Amino acid sequence: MAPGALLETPTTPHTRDGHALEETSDLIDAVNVLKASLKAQSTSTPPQTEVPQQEPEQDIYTASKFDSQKEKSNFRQYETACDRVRNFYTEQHTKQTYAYNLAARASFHSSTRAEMTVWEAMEKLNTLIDESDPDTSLSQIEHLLQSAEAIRRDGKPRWMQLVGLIHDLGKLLFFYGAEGQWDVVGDTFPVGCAFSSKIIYPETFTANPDSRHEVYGTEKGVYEEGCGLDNVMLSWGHDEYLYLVMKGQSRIPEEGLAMIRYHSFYPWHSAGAYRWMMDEKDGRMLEAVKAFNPYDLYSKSDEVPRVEDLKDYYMDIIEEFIGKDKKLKW
Ligand SMILES: O[C@H]1[C@H](O)[C@@H](O)[C@H](O)[C@@H](O)[C@H]1O
Ligand SMILES: [Fe+2]
Repeated sequence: MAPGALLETPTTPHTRDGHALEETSDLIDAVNVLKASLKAQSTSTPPQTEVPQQEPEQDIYTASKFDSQKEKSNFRQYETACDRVRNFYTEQHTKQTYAYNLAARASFHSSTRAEMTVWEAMEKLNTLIDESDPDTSLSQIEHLLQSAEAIRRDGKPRWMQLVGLIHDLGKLLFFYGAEGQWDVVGDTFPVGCAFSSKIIYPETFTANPDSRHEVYGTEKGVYEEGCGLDNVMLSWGHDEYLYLVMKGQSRIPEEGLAMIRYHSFYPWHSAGAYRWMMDEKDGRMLEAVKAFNPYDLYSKSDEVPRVEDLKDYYMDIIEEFIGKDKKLKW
């Protein structure tokens, strides 16, 4: 389905099937947050003057321009990546089982780990260096600002700039009882069905007991054709965690939530695997996730932004879609 133009306004729900229970609860959450924020707006001060953008506002699907001079083949070179990266994926692919994923979700829902503002979360995350990433050794706050700034430079909507700014904040999981980095960072993939050969280092799944399981080891496993990604369990990590945090506590539209939830699902959004799982909504979400991907990946070679210069600009956007100094439940 061709993507429609999407500017600042969150979209309304499209068709849903009877299975998409989670989607329904997402929509209820979104409506509640919207109501709360409309109430807040009626009593708050008028919006501040905006910093001028370089490009007139573009819809999210307009091709990225910031990366036009970059050599794309320099990124995601896993065959020549250092041992740190290969070792990371060997461990992740061995340990991300269906059983582990059920337990991780139960543990997530059993408590609130912290109450912090978005900016506090960015500062807390700053000490983590992602072992899975062959393309950057920068701190996370720098990577987040690089992504957001590239989106801003290309004139994309403010909510998408916010998604750039926060998309990896789920890596905070590392500080909240993760077993290592293997259940926090890296590309994601479905569990409960066969591991695709389009996942990086596919041979490392032979050590995962699910690859020999009588159900999880079959092509479709516990899923049905067209079941929809809302009904699929993706390997637990920072994408799913941040999605769960943001879906009820922000006014980010569903395309933005999908960018957060699926940005590491490279086997799907970039390699074309697992398309049989998709439903109608996923077709639209795929276009949004693809539109976001260059800003995450190719901004890694951009100049390192100065946090202090940008803080006021982004605090304003956080206020708009999340709330002023709002302590989120993490
Ligand atoms: O190594 C990276 C990193 O962990 C990113 O945060 C994730 O989104 C990518 O999928 C992955 O390749
Ligand atoms: Fe990420």
